[in-house]
Amino acid sequence: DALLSSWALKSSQQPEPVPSKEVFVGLDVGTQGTKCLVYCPHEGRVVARSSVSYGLEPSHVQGRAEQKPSVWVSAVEDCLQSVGRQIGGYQVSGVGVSGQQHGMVALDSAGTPLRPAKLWCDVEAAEETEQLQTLARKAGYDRTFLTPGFTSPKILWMKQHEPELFQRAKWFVLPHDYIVMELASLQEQPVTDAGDASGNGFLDTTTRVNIASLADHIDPTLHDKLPRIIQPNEVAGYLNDHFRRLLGISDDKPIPVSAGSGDNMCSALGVGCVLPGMAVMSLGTSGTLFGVSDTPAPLNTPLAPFCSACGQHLPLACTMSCTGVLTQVLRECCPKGWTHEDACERLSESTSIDIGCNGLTFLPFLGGERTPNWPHATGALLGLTQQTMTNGDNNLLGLLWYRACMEAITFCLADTLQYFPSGKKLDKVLLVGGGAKNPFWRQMIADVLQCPLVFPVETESAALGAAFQAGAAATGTSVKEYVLQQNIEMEPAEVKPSPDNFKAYEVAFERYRSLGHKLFGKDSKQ
Ligand SMILES: Nc1ncnc2c1ncn2[C@@H]1O[C@H](COP(=O)(O)OP(=O)(O)O)[C@@H](O)[C@H]1O
Ligand SMILES: O=P(O)(O)OC[C@H](O)CO
Repeated sequence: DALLSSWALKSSQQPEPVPSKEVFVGLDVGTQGTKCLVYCPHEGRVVARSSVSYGLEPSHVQGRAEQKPSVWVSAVEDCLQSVGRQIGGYQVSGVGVSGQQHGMVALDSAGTPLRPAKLWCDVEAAEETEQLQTLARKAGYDRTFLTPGFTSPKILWMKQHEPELFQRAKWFVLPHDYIVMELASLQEQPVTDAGDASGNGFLDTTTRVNIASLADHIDPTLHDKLPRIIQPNEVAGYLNDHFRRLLGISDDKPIPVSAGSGDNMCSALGVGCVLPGMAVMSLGTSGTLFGVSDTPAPLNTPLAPFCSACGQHLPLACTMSCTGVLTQVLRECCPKGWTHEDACERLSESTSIDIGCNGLTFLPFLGGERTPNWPHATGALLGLTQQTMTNGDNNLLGLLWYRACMEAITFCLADTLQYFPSGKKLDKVLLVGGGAKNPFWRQMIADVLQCPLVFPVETESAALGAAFQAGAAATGTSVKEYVLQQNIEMEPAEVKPSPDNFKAYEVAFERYRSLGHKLFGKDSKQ
């Protein structure tokens, strides 16, 4: 009896089942890995996360960078399955996708990739870029901005180098478009958004429509093979059974998949950069520096005149040589097994390596560079001396090289500041991306830019931005309003610049700049 009454008491005290909480899944399909998080707007926090890393193997052809779209799909499957196991009690109400920009994904009529995607960092189409830029100028499209990383030169390259495959292509989509197609079975009607589309090379970024005659220059059928551009908070389609199963969804409530966008656009949403005045630097495989603006980027600068993912503009500088190169230098030049943290710990403790790497300058353009527009550039190392080679410390050269690479990546990005309307003086920079976790690099960037750095608590800003977009689409809110309603937390401590270090960096910066221009600038004899 006592047992029974205690059981009766317990069962009457059972809490009412909690109504399941709405959550939004954000995916970021990056160059070296896919990241996924689940955001709960009611709790104002990320409640689950997962990631799959796949790296990017250097190609045996200089300037080529390709990846199979199936690698992204299987990473997305693994990520969704993993977060699905973590979110019991929550109700998935939308999915958003962020993706590496510019990649050319050529699909046949069944939506199957015809070849590996040519990525944003593939510069094989340098010649085609010049052809298209000349055509655009002649046709009076003076806002057309192209680099070999953009999609349109890659499509022309495919037509010229792989004509039979080109003829079989039914669609040319971007990496995030392809994932949205897969998630929502949109093989018959792919869609994109103006943010990612502004990296295709066809978009008029003021009217947000593709310029048909530019596509016609490549092929008269091409314009109809580009995905339809939908609004930032529009629903692209609904999650299909395969991905619902992976997420562990058992009811039959439709789950909207939003338009998605390029990773830089989504990253801006994820850090709350939806109003002019905020500068964001991202240290991913690419390095980027951007801010939101109500007007398009100024003409004739290396700033890409992108659209944002919420109806504004996103002038952006992108460098190709960032964490990918740093990781290669770590792997090839430092002792086996070292992590970025190991290298930086030793650099912090080292008394034999100064700012400026004891005179060693490294140009990190292993696969060419986009800003400056030097697609044929290569890596270069200058300043090796007897002391660098014979210090008696086995790791000295590796460490010097690693630090010289980090300095060069930083200089390359800092050099683009001159093109932004704000000029070189910034009040604050928000740092995101894989490299932003690195305390040693944080201080270096603050010192070179001479401005304080702030850090969002959520480091996967692109995935978070994609989740925000999904929330806006599911609730019919404007993306900008939705983002402004979220509480985006920053780390309490800023990193402040040291004025003393600036002078030493300035000397190294100038050495880096003049070596680059001598070797690869307009007047160089490459
Ligand atoms: N502490 C660190 N210092 C420097 N780079 C780092 C650090 N941690 C991770 N990375 C690098 O960051 C990159 C991943 O960043 P991420 O922004 O996710 O890139 P992507 O989206 O291009 O795949 C990898 O190249 C990784 O080696
Ligand atoms: O892989 P990420 O994050 O460096 O993305 C590549 C960018 O989209 C290029 O602009």
